[in-house]
Amino acid sequence: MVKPLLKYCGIRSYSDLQTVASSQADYLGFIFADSKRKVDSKEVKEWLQKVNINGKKIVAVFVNATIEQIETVYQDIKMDVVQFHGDEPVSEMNEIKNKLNVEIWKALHQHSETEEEMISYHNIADGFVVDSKVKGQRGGTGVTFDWTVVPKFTEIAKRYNNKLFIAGGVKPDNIEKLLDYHPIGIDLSSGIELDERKNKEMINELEERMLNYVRIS
Ligand SMILES: O=C(O)c1ccccc1NCC(=O)[C@H](O)[C@H](O)COP(=O)(O)O
Repeated sequence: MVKPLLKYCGIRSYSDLQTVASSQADYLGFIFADSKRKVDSKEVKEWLQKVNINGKKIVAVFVNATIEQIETVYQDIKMDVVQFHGDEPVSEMNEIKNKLNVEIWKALHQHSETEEEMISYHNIADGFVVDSKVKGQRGGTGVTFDWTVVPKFTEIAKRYNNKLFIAGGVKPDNIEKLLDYHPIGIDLSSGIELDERKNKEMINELEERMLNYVRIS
């Protein structure tokens, strides 16, 4: 099995950024939406000037932000990806895609019609983050969904050449169970946090389990 793409999301401090900089992550996510993990783009810009992130790509996560708000963040951080984690209209996603040189990822909260949603967004979105549906929360919930549906989502993503990240409650203890479903990508935030900070030991344990699994399968 090839190593899945890995995204560590919710980097909320300089120290978090130092912790994840030398990890196996391919993508680092910053939250520009209401959340305990919300960051300020000017601060992130300063952190990124001081820390070598070893070529990892930057994902900026928004929930129902305006085009102007996204552009303001882009002036500080030339992110590689804009992740739409709310109910943004397709017209806004298209406009951002055309104006900024970024990939567009659409977050979908997993439910019975997620496959249809993936198909309807496949042209505009370069990738999907399928996350758990938790009332009153958009993301970073630490809650898993039933991963037996992952192969169906993977088939659709491959059919349309979209990236696909499985999110929601992934942590060192359950990563092998998720890997049994051969995800294209994995996205996690709270599962590598201790006392609200990204934790090096948890990251090491997660990556060791993931790389061992990949080696033997
Ligand atoms: O992480 C947040 O606090 C958050 C808040 C609002 C919108 C999105 C948010 N996170 C987006 C992510 O991509 C997270 O990595 C994803 O929800 C998984 O989080 P977790 O269950 O904690 O691993």
